[in-house]
This record gives sequence, C-alpha cells and structure tokens, in this order.
Amino acid sequence: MSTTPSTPLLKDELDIVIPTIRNLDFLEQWRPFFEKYHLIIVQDGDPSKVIKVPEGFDYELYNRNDINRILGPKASCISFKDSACRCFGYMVSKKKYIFTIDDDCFVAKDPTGKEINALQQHIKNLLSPSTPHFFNTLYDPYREGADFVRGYPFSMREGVKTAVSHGLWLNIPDYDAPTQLVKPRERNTRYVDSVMTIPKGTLFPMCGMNLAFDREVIGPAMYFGLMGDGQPIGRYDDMWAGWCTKVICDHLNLGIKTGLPYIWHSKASNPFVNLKKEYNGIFWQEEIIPFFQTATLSKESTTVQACYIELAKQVKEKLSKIDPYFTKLADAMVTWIEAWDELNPTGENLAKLSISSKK
Ligand SMILES: O=c1ccn([C@@H]2O[C@H](COP(=O)(O)OP(=O)(O)O[C@H]3O[C@@H](CO)[C@H](O)[C@H]3O)[C@@H](O)[C@H]2O)c(=O)[nH]1
Ligand SMILES: [Mn+2]
Repeated sequence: MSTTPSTPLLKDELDIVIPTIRNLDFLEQWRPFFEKYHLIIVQDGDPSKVIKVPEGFDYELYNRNDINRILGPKASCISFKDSACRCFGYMVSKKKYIFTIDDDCFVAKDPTGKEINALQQHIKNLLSPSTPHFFNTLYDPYREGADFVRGYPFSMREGVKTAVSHGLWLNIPDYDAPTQLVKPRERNTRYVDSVMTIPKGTLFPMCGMNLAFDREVIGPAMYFGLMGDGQPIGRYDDMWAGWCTKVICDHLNLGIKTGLPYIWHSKASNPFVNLKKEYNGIFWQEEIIPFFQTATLSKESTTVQACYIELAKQVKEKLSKIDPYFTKLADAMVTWIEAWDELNPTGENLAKLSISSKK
C-alpha cells in the first residue's frame, strides 16, 4: 500500500493562466487535471475575436479592451501581440498560486506510458523546500525515495521556501531561432526524471510555457517584460521575468526549481519570425546577463516590490546605454508594480495609497 502522502489539489488556491490567440480546444486533453481549477484566459490580439472555451471549465477571460479598462494608462506596461500579456493574469488573480501554460502544450507521457499530471508535480515542487545554498547530488532530497547525501550539512537541510517551479517540454524544445534554423527536426525525446534547485548566484533561462509560482511570495517579480507590438524585441519576456525573479529570490532567500514536470509541446513557432523578434535580444543579452550577475539589492529592500523598484532603477541607469528601450522597460517595470499594488492592496501599500491620496 503506497505510503506516499497525497499531493493537495489546492483547487481553491491556484489559478491557471493561459495567454491565447486561438480557441482553447487543447483544454479537452487537460480536462481530467484542470477541470477543478479556475482559469484566467488572457486573450491577445484582436479583442473582437471570440475565443471558444470548451464546456465545463470555470474561467474569466480578459481581452485588450478589458486590460485597458481595468488598468487605464497603466495598461501600457502589458504587452500586446505577444505571449507576455499573460502576466496580466497574474495581476488580476486573487489566489496564492499560479500555473501558466501555453495553448499548444498537451499532456505528456512518462517512460512507462503514464499520462503526466503536470499541475500535481508543480504543486509538489512548490510545497517542498528548495536547496539553493548547497547542491544535493541526489537531486531533490525531499522526493519520496531520495534524501540528502553524506556530507550535506545538517544545518542546511531545512532548505528555503520554493517560489518558482519551472517545468520542461517533450517534442518541440524551447530553442532560440538560430538553433531552430540549424536543427529544424530536432525533438526532445529525453525524459530526465529529476527536479533540481537552481543554485544561489546562478541565472537560468526561464520559459513561460510550463511554469508555476507562489504568487503571494514572488508574484510582483513575475513581470513578463515589454515585448511585441511597437517593441524592438520579442520572445525575451519570460527570460526577463526569470532573471529579475532569480536575483530577487537570491536576495530574499527563496528557491527556484527546474525539471519535472514535462508537457508535450506540439507546435514549433516560425523560426524566421522568431529570428526577427529575438534579433536584438541575442546581442543585448551579452550585456544584460553580466548586469544581472552583478546586480545587488540593498538590505533595506525586504519586499518583492521594493526589490523590483530598486532593480528597475538599476536597469534604467546601467542598461539604457545599450538602447533607449531599457529606459522604457524600466519605466514599465515601475508601472507594473504600481498597477500590481493598486489591484492587490495589502496593509503596507494601503497605508502608502492613503498617504498619497491625502497629498
Ligand atoms: O502574439 C501572440 C502569440 C502567441 N500567443 C500565445 O502565447 C503562447 C505561446 O505561443 P506559441 O506557442 O505560438 O509560441 P512559442 O514560440 O512556442 O512560445 C514560447 O516562446 C515564448 C515566447 O515568449 C513563450 O513564452 C514560449 O511559450 C500560446 O498560448 C499563444 O496562444 C499570444 O498570446 N500572443
Ligand atoms: Mn508553442
């Protein structure tokens, strides 16, 4: 008889956020795993298009008109005609956890042929600690049938709170355009049965395709940077969020895990279109990465919002020399936090709001 403790459903504490430009038939395959959850659908592109959602799902849907109505001028920080728009869903959610998935991602099978409940694995990842300060060579020590290995300091075995769970993809890998062009037929067939904590001080390329996070702990850092219509860059929205989030997680002693669960990524987007979107990013990231690698946050920054605002100031000071886009991005980062706090008033920022309204 299995003694493995069952994973809580968290059905009333988790929203599923889906950015989309198409009908959501893909949900049929996820129905057994998703039907109990509330969906937040962020419709991108033409707001007059009707997005069909299969019967039986509980959802709220926001198109561009809704985003403009709700945020007013602050809607300028939400990308248009890019999957980065998904972060609006994080902002309007009222739940503790978020899982975001693309509409061309389906249920994958593990090597035994069993369908993978990606959401359940993300919840497992988020509910168990991370180990960013000392690498466990047997990977996730909190997993059934594993543990800390010899030489792992007992004083560090409690781990830290997990803020982000980064899942992977079978079939179409999340490659950049140059790699896609060179290896058009490459498919990811390797199922690696592992979850690892990304060590403190190490950045990683966060993909928004199959991603979950603790919204109460790290939500304000999950701004998917300004991309798409009118912007000189695309397909770096999730990367930007991941780099900001990792610097802030390291500062606030929070963990990020990557590995299981896998989803089945069914469609490769057009590599030529992607090359146009990524072009600047491929050059700029050679300067962006050293910026994040050397970014430091002050000890006075003890909340995600404070860290994020401090980071935005550094982006404006240190990256604007690359391109004026970074001044716009830094301003959008501040607007995002203002919008987040407006939609998610807490004790602290309520006090600030009341002070500013008395001026
Ligand atoms: O203008 C758009 C285009 C697409 N979407 C929705 O976003 C996701 C991802 O779209 P798609 O699967 O077509 O693109 P990919 O290249 O596979 O996406 C990966 O690259 C990253 C781009 O930033 C993204 O995070 C990865 O998932 C789908 O749900 C589309 O419907 C959109 O909203 N607006
Ligand atoms: Mn895709």
